[in-house]
Amino acid sequence: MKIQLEIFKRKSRGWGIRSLTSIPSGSFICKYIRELLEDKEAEKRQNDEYLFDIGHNFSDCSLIGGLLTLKHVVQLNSNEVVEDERFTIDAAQFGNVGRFINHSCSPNLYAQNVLYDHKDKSKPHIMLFAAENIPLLKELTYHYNYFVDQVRDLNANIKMKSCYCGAAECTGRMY
Ligand SMILES: C[S@@+](CC[C@H](N)C(=O)[O-])C[C@H]1O[C@@H](n2cnc3c(N)ncnc32)[C@H](O)[C@@H]1O
Repeated sequence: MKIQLEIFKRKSRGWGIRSLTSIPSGSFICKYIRELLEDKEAEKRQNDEYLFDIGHNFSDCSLIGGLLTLKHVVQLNSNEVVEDERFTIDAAQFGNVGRFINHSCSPNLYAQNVLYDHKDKSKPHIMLFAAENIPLLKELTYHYNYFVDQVRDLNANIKMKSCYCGAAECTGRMY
């Protein structure tokens, strides 16, 4: 990490991250790290606030331009059958600064799967990069890629969460 970041708090969405310098488009911001879980294990977690579903985007070129291709959310649907091994990162207990980056409907960062120290495509590193030139002290955000009315609890009830990102494009719901 090369960019000096600051953690700050807003009433509407809790802790967030901003930069103490301006950030050129394409700059590496930080990794989203911590506990690596199989999806089945992640679905049992009570606290889904810090889950990042790695997904299956191995050869998805749309990642660079597509902020919507990486799923942040784990769909807590007990009826869903997951055939293959998928992984989720849980930063609820431990993590780095990445765990404090909030969601926005008009984000200025994007998440990218990166392989550099092993070749296992099911366990890439998740790295966040600037999607545009970002002025100093502007909050850093990425799109969590939740789908409205598609996030469910263990009883298959639809979960809802309001979005307070404040963007003109805001849909009002994170999920
Ligand atoms: C990965 S954490 C981000 C850091 C968090 N704000 C904190 O205080 O620790 C994700 C949680 O932050 C809150 N959050 C993030 N973006 C939000 C938004 N646009 N509107 C409302 N809440 C948001 C939600 O509670 C969400 O589950």
